[in-house]
Amino acid sequence: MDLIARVAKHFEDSAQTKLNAVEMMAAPIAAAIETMTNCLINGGKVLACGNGGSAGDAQHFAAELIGRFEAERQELAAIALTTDTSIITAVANDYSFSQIFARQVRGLGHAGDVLLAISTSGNSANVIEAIKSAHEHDMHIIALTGKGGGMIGEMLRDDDIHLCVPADRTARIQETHLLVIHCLCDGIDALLLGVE
Ligand SMILES: O=C(CO)[C@@H](O)[C@H](O)[C@H](O)[C@H](O)COP(=O)(O)O
Ligand SMILES: [Zn+2]
Repeated sequence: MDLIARVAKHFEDSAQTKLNAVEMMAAPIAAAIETMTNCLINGGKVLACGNGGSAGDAQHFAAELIGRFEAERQELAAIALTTDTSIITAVANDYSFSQIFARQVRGLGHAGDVLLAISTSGNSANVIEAIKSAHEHDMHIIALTGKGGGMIGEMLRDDDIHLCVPADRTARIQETHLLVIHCLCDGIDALLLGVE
């Protein structure tokens, strides 16, 4: 097996997936930056959730808002709903795994907060339940998906923002999600700090 060619193909496919996505995704990403920044300026917070690699993405995003991305600035309010193993095991054990994020959204979320819901398939039950809870609390939803958006794409409302990567392979979608997350962090900083 030619491992070098295999690795090179991953690099090429990843770059091509991102280039294919820019035209469709740039405008909704810009809208998501404005929604998140307005939420944070008004004292709101961003709750982020997802499974597996997307749980890592949720944590990555929260770390960059509470810590920093590239520029020095104040702390920004973001919580990953994927990190508290006591909450996750208790809710999964006592209720259902589908409720692990929804219950945290109901406990922590307020009107005007943002839910960053991450699912490459758009079909993870616990992310879907989190979106339902966020809708009940009049929160803004920013959904990061792929594969056409799945059930999440169908349940979003007109004022929600759908950032759907036009790709079908999970790895490629996740790689593009990370690029989107960095665009969100950069855009929030640019609006808050007035950078060109
Ligand atoms: O990172 C990967 C695959 O690259 C996996 O951990 C992946 O995130 C998991 O299978 C998730 O459960 C997939 O969930 P979703 O993206 O379809 O919502
Ligand atoms: Zn992965």
